[in-house]
Amino acid sequence: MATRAGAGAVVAGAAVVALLSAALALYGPPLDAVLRRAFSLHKPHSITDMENTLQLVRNIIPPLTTKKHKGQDGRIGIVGGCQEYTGAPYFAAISALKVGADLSHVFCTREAAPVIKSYSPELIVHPVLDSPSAVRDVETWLPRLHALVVGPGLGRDNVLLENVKGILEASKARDVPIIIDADGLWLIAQHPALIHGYRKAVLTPNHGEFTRLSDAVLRDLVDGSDHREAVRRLSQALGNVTVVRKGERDVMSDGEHVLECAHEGSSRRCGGQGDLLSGALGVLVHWALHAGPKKTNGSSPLLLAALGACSLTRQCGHQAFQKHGRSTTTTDMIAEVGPAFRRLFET
Ligand SMILES: NC(=O)C1=CN([C@@H]2O[C@H](COP(=O)(O)OP(=O)(O)OC[C@H]3O[C@@H](n4cnc5c(N)ncnc54)[C@H](O)[C@@H]3O)[C@@H](O)[C@H]2O)[C@@H](O)CC1
Ligand SMILES: Nc1ncnc2c1ncn2[C@@H]1O[C@H](COP(=O)(O)OP(=O)(O)OP(=O)(O)O)[C@@H](O)[C@H]1O
Ligand SMILES: [Mg+2]
Repeated sequence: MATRAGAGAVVAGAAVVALLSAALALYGPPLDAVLRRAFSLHKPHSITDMENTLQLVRNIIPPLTTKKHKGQDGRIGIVGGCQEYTGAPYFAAISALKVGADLSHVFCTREAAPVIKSYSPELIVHPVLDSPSAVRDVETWLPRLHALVVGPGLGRDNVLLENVKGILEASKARDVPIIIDADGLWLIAQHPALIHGYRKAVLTPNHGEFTRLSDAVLRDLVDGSDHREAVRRLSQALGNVTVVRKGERDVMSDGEHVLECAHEGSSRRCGGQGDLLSGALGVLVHWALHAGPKKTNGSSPLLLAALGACSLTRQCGHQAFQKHGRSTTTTDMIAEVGPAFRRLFET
């Protein structure tokens, strides 16, 4: 028993050190005393200061107690799922639950619904997205949702995209936090005004999506090799919505501050990992906003949530790869969400 506990501590310690060794950088105008000291531009970061930042992520995680009712720790909605793509919304929705949300809803097309339901009895699936009353149908649920993830497996059908426009407007009017990924970003590249200036939005582009968005909203060319500056500029051009550029390093910015996550992940690039990230982010954004400025020490809740979701996704990839190697798929990563979360945030 003692040996197992000791081994656990070593593993946990190693995980913390790995996370602290991750290239975490935050620059821009001062956020608060701790972060000002920790991440001023060009200064080397001490382990202690990084630990302080990591602690801010840990601070937003709600305690598990017997005093809560179902739903309090998160009711997350995923908008996506069509004829071609049923896996993506499933990955996002199940990841939200595995991270700690209480309820996960999927708003998808009529024909995608039975498929998604058949993957999991744990998801609540609404076959409304291609209905003429789609906006009203989703709007009915908005007061009961803490965050909306828009885009995984949405596809690019014009009828669906028109409905999503209405859903975005309705969500903004209700101040619902919105994470936009995948084909949701396709829509934003065509209509950036849909999200411009909405401070409760996080965009999670992969390489291709980032290029498309930058081409759509930036007039001047940005040095492609300077990812930090490119992400900061895109965020600014979109009115300071938070942007998370996924890649070998995940770079995130709210137009002022820039954070970077190079936590060890895996070299498998199978589809669906971004969906895991977007679902996890839906929960963490809710937790971060709910935690309030005291817990986040005045720093951007959306950036802290993004850092948490990126670290967690990469840790899942790392653990899954250790077990499955080249055959690792997103399903294997989702099986690691619980242990990865414990190692990163509960040790
Ligand atoms: N099982 C599923 O149902 C899955 C569905 N997916 C959905 O598929 C749809 C299209 O998503 P895509 O991500 O393919 O978007 P795109 O259709 O915009 O394709 C992006 C393209 O960029 C390429 N690319 C990606 N990273 C790159 C890099 N670092 N350098 C150069 N090229 C790169 C990809 O190979 C792909 O061809 C979305 O709705 C998405 O949610 C994906 O989420 C994967 C899993
Ligand atoms: N080259 C890389 N090295 C390590 N991790 C990476 C690399 N590229 C992406 N990742 C990680 O994989 C996760 C998903 O990013 P990715 O770029 O694959 O998203 P995506 O293309 O949207 O995925 P999806 O297939 O779900 O649509 C992120 O957490 C990111 O950190
Ligand atoms: Mg994607």
